[in-house]
Amino acid sequence: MEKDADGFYTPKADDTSPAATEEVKEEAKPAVPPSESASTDLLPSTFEVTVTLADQQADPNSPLYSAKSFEELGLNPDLLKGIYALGFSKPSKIQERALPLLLANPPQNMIGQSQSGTGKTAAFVLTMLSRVDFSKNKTQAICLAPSRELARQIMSVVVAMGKFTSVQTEYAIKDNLPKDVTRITAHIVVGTPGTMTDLLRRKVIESSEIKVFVLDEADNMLDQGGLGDQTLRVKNMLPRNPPPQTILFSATFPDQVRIFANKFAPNANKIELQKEELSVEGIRQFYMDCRNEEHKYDILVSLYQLLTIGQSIIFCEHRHTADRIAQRMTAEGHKVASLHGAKDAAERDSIIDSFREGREKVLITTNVIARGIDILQVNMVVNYDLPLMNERGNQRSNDTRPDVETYIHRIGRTGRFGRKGISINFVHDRRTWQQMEEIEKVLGKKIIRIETNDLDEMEEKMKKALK
Ligand SMILES: Nc1ncnc2c1ncn2[C@@H]1O[C@H](COP(=O)(O)OP(=O)(O)OP(=O)(O)O)[C@@H](O)[C@H]1O
Repeated sequence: MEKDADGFYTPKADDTSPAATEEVKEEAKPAVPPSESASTDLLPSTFEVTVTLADQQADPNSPLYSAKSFEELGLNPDLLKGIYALGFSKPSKIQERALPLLLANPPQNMIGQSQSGTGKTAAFVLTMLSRVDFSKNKTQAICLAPSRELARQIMSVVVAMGKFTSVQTEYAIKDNLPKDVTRITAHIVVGTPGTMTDLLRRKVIESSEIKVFVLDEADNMLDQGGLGDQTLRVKNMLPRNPPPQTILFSATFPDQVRIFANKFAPNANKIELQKEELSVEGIRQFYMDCRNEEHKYDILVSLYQLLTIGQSIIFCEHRHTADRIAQRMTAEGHKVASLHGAKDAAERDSIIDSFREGREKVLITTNVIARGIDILQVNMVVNYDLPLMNERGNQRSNDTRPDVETYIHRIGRTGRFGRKGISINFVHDRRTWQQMEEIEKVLGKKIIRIETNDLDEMEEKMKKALK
């Protein structure tokens, strides 16, 4: 798999063989040479045992497990070629379970849940590509995501998987189309709800032939008071008789959203996770006990070496915090970037692309990229500020409860598809302590303390967690 100029994955034309031997090295010997490890996204390691992706996919308890092959899932040969060109050899559990239901006729709605980084995108992208009639120049599938960064990433998967088809695609994201555009005929349109609403309302996208409607990060897209209203507006502009197949995917579906999701996608096939299954095994969760806000900054700076072993994402509550930290660190000679929703579209695209390509190693950001973003080299996530419910549009502004769903998504930016990753929470007072304890309780998983004053121990623990 290669990255194109935008830093997105593009299949190699001549590489259609399944990458059956792709390995996620847990404990391997000898160390993988850097060039090799870079090309396969493996973690270099010096330990004894090798745990391969194939092993994980053979373990029935793993979310990557599957008993079947892609051939058995009834996909068309052009799409199979696309899948193999991407280096996928076997489906993951969610792909194996969801695809036969998604592709069956008559089409049925789906509410699908699976842990972060387990391959939900391929499941809905393959459904969109399977249902499009390429001989018709009409929009037939639309997909909504909560951020332009995620919409662009999903599009890169549509293009890569559809490489051997004649699929035409278009974005519905801000500042991407000429203002006077009058007609979009692309088969598949991927975007954010505001721009999608605008294009449908102005009939730039003609909705009569739309037969698949996907919400990625569906719980976020249906969050009432947040994106939910706009998403509903889009739905109301889609055909009613018959309505499109509606597909909702996320790693999290809090109870109150699930009720709405059932109305939004009636009679859906459902794939659900139990609460104790939500966290990803490969992500080791730590915390650091900081003295105060300023100490958080000092600790972050002292972590810089570790943050740049692979790539890391630092999550802050506010845009201004992200900018301030980035400015200070830059002034002190560190190389970091900041990304948030107040930046303009072109700048956002160039920052995320640069991070994807590995030109930046540390990205300081807000919840804007908490969900969906898939960058395999990210092996560390720092919750500089813990996520709180009041960051969600629909919550009381003085609500200081932790936002456990956002926490799950944030830490899920690492540990993708069987890889190892680390998350570190900064706690600095009684309130943040209690918030972290609540996260621990909900996830049923211990978050381990790392001393802030012993850099060697810190490094040791972290390196061990990544092996
Ligand atoms: N069958 C497969 N074999 C190998 N790699 C796969 C397979 N399916 C998906 N992947 C890879 O796994 C990574 C994670 O997939 P994806 O982004 O779809 O996860 P997700 O479940 O949507 O996660 P999130 O909940 O964070 O959005 C991607 O890099 C993708 O290319």
